[in-house]
Amino acid sequence: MAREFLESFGGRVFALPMTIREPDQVEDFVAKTNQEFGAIDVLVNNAGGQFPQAALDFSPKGWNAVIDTNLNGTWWMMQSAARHWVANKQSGSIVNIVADIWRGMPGIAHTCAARAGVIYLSKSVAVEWAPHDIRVNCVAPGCCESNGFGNYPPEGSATFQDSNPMRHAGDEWDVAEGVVYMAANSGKFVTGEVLNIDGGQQLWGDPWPTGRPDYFRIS
Ligand SMILES: CCC/C=C/C(=O)SCCNC(=O)CCNC(=O)[C@H](O)C(C)(C)COP(=O)([O-])OP(=O)([O-])OC[C@H]1O[C@@H](n2cnc3c(N)ncnc32)[C@H](O)[C@@H]1OP(=O)([O-])[O-]
Ligand SMILES: NC(=O)C1=CN([C@@H]2O[C@H](COP(=O)(O)OP(=O)(O)OC[C@H]3O[C@@H](n4cnc5c(N)ncnc54)[C@H](OP(=O)(O)O)[C@@H]3O)[C@@H](O)[C@H]2O)C=CC1
Repeated sequence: MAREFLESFGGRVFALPMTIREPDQVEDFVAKTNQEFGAIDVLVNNAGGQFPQAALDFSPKGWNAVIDTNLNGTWWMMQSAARHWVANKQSGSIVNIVADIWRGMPGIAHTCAARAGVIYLSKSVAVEWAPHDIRVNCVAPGCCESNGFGNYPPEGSATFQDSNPMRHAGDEWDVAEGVVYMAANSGKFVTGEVLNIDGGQQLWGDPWPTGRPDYFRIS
C-alpha cells in the first residue's frame, strides 16, 4: 500500500519486507537499497511504536520489544547507513522520528526511555560523523493523527486532542514537512538538533495514552 501511494507521485520505489530489529536484515536492506539507487541520500527512521500500559505492569518481554524497536532498531539503521556513506566517501543526512518526551510520557514510559536514548545518540554521532559530512537530526511529533491512533483505547486517544495549547492533534503532513526541512538542503547548517512539531505540547497539554487516571482529573 505504501509502495503504491509513493509510486503515485511518479518516483521509483524499492520496497523490501524486513524488521529493523534484526541487524542482518538491516544490513541486507541498506546494501540492496544502495545497489538499487547507487547511493542513499537520506535516511528517515520512521519505524517505531509502543503499547499503552502502566509502567508497573511492564513485563520483560514487553519492555524489550519496545526498546528493541525504537532504540536498537533505529541504531542499526543509522550505523549501517553511515558505514556505507563513509566507505563510499558519500555525504548523508539522517532524520530520526522520536517523540515529545520533554515532560515524560506517562502511560508509555518505555518508549519515552527509548526515544530519549535516540535523541542523545543522535547528538553524539552528529559530532562524531560531522567530519564525514553526515548530518544527524531528530523530529519530535506531538500527537499527530495517523493509523497509529488505533492502537490506543478510545479513552486514551481522546486525550490526544487535548495534548497541547492548540487543543487539537496535528497530522501526518505536519511531520512530513518538518522531515523534509531537516533532511534536504534547507537543513544544511543544522545537525544534532530536535525539531518539535507538537502544537506546543512541551509547554502545556495532558496526553494520557492509557486514559487519564482519576487522580489526575481536576474538577
Ligand atoms: C502521546 C502518544 C502519541 C503517540 C502516538 C504514536 O506513537 S502512534 C504510532 C502507533 N503505532 C504503534 O504504536 C505500533 C504498535 N506496535 C508495535 O510497534 C509493536 O507491536 C510493539 C513494539 C509494541 C511490540 O512488538 P511485537 O509486536 O513484535 O511484539 P514482541 O513479540 O516482540 O513482544 C510482544 C510483547 O509486547 C507486549 N505487548 C505488546 N502489545 C501489548 C499490549 N497492547 N498490551 C500489553 N502488552 C503488550 C507483551 O509483553 C507481548 O508479549 P506476549 O504477552 O504477547 O507474550
Ligand atoms: N502519530 C503520533 O502521534 C506519533 C508518532 N510517533 C512516531 O512516528 C512514527 C510513525 O508513526 P505513525 O505513522 O503514527 O504510526 P504507524 O503505526 O502507522 O507507523 C509505524 C510504522 O513503523 C513500522 N514498524 C514498526 N515496527 C517495525 C519494525 N520492527 N521493523 C520495520 N518497521 C516497523 C510499521 O510497519 P508495519 O505497518 O509493517 O508494522 C509502520 O509502518 C513511529 O515511530 C511513531 O511511534 C511519535 C510521536 C507521536
